[in-house]
Amino acid sequence: MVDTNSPDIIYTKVDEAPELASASLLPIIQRFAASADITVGTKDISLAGRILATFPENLTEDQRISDDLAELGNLVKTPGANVIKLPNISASVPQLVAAIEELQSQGYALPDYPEDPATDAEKTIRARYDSIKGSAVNPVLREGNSDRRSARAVKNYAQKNPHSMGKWESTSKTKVSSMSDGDFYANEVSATITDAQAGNAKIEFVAKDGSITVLKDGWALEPGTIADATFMSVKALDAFLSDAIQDTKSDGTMFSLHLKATMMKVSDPIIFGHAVKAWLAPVFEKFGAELDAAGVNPNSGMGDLLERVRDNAAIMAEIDALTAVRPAMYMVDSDKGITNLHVPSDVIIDASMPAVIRAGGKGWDAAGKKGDTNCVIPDRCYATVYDEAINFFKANGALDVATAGSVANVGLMAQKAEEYGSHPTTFEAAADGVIRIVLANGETLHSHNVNAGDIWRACTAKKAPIENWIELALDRQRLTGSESIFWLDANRAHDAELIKYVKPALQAAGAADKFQIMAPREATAQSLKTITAGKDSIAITGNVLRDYLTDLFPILELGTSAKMLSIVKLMNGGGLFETGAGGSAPKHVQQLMEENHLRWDSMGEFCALGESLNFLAEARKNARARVLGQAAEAATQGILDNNRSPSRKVGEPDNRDSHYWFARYWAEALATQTEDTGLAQEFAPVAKALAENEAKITSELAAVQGHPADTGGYYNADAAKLAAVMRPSSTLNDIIG
Ligand SMILES: NC(=O)C1=CN([C@@H]2O[C@H](COP(=O)(O)OP(=O)(O)OC[C@H]3O[C@@H](n4cnc5c(N)ncnc54)[C@H](OP(=O)(O)O)[C@@H]3O)[C@@H](O)[C@H]2O)C=CC1
Ligand SMILES: O=C(O)CCC(=O)C(=O)O
Ligand SMILES: [Mg+2]
Repeated sequence: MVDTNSPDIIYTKVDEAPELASASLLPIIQRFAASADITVGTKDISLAGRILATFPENLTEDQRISDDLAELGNLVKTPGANVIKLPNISASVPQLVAAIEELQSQGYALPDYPEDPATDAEKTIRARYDSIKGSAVNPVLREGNSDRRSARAVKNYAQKNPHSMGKWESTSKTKVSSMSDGDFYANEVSATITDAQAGNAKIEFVAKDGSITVLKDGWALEPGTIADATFMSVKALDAFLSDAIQDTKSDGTMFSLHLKATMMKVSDPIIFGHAVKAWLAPVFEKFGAELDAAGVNPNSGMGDLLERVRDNAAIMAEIDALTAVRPAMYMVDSDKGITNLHVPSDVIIDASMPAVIRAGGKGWDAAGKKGDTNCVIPDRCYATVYDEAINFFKANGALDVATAGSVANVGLMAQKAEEYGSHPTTFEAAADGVIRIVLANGETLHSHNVNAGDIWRACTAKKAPIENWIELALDRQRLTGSESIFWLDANRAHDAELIKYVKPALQAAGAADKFQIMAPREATAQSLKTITAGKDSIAITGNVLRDYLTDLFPILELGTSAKMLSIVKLMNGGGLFETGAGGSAPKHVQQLMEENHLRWDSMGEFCALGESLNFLAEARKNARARVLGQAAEAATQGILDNNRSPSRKVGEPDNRDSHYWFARYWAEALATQTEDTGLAQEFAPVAKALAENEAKITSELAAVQGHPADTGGYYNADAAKLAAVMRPSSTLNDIIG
């Protein structure tokens, strides 16, 4: 059913660079859509918005905002959903704390984030804040599986205008290091829930004395759900990390840790904390009590630790002495002294590993010097992808962007499939004992002996999403005829259960010969071989590889994942159009604030807009949406053909210029189409005015660059200030109206 009061299209309000871009682009979209009687509304899923919506009782009447994420979560389950979803912050604790502080300074009486909740009231506040932490938006909105690929025009453009690629030497010492035992990969068990086993399960901790603590109750497991459990032994992890640091030292490379602390929000910050402790082991041994007293939590990173101990000369001296003998450290920002271990949200494996690989296996050390790096990825479930890619490029040299084919992705993610660690079924064992899943019928499904501190996680993938994912793979294979590979490891418990779904479904569709099933390492080698030969491949993967591969391949093939088409066909009939496959690019905000240049590329938004309008045309038989959508596609092509994407450097055209060009090409396409004369007549003068005022508009846009910009807030910008920064051309604004 279509809710006639709801806007035709929802455009999400997010954070950081994409939100800055929206301040310029959205008014253009709304103006063009209005001419076709199409409404484009917004819903606030920003970190600041989600914080405010969580604590209404702390706010004044007019400070309160609606819980837009919850509303959107309901909308995406309806056939009428048509949502353009921009990337939002998945906050680490330091980011969450910074956002709370900013909002407090703006007059919102929010409670502090309780670092060490003692009272019940504090525990409640902490739990409410923790629900906002990490990847808290995507799993709610993704009521469908994902279809991510580069649009043909975008791929053609990249081949004709290859981006720079680092050179790969066969002698490169860059490598991936992973645990050999005791990791999630080693300990995984998995089963598919039968009718007799379905119902509300429990996760329990059984202590050595037999006492039972219920970690999670009422965990609904439906028949056909694949449910797994596994754990990482922290004893094995600590030994591995300590060896990896020594090994890096003997190799003479840089130490770098690659995790996904935002999506795997429970497990990975803990692993990150172990790495901080391993790196600073002698400091923790000597000054454990002082560090405790200073409130140091290694999971928050070295940045927070240094902040807390900077006035303690003895500790600082110990850290300095240690740094002198440690191997070089891979830096996030050498100029600013931001190390790999500073903040858990700074090194996000899906973006960080492709960056190393694209650079020819290079990272940057504290002195800003390029060098080979030991890429430490403790768990082996997916580390093999990067290991194999590195081996491949060492043997074959860097990918030739001008001739390489493309790897598209069909990703299983609907209904929180494979949401490892980003859901309330991941636990740090409080003591030695057993963690087990007890089913509704009393049967124990999985059980692990754990030691204190071990990281135990359970996760599910439901039947309907799995079947839908296989259907989507069949569709994409049929439409493209491309090589199609299910990236599943028959030796891994979870994947083995998935294979039990995949094989019969392919047989039933008469398509078994069109698909291969390969473990991630073999699939990586095969796909790289295929694209090196100029052909295309479809990677059909679970949720984590969906995330990793849709940065890895686009960053190699297109130079960025920002230009990806990212379609989520919602299972109940609606459409969710994600913009690009990358993140909210904090670096870009910094550049805007310092020199008023925004290098964010809105190609992802342009592609998503075209798809969303075309979907509206189909779903609601809206002819004008089709005209608008086709014209938006022509405008996107215009941006590519004429090189109108933003430049990275101040003083050159930026994001705002690209929006001017998008509006102009869009208006021109509308003015010259013949399907809808009303729209053609309306846009002819707009197109003319935009063309005639080109010099004036571009000089008005150029004039503001080179000075600091003030948007009134990092997490919660002031709308008027933001509009002033992002819409500085009064000539353009007048034409847009
Ligand atoms: N769908 C979502 O909601 C997603 C959210 N995130 C969140 O985003 C935040 C930052 O994540 P991070 O991993 O650093 O990833 P980002 O994608 O934000 O940053 C990595 C780099 O990618 C490039 N980049 C990304 N998007 C664009 C764009 N549109 N135009 C030009 N360049 C772009 C930039 O590189 P350069 O400037 O060097 O070219 C950028 O510095 C985190 O909070 C993370 O959780 C991350 C991924 C997806
Ligand atoms: O939800 C997140 O935190 C990140 C999602 C992401 O990186 C992706 O979907 O590609
Ligand atoms: Mg990603």
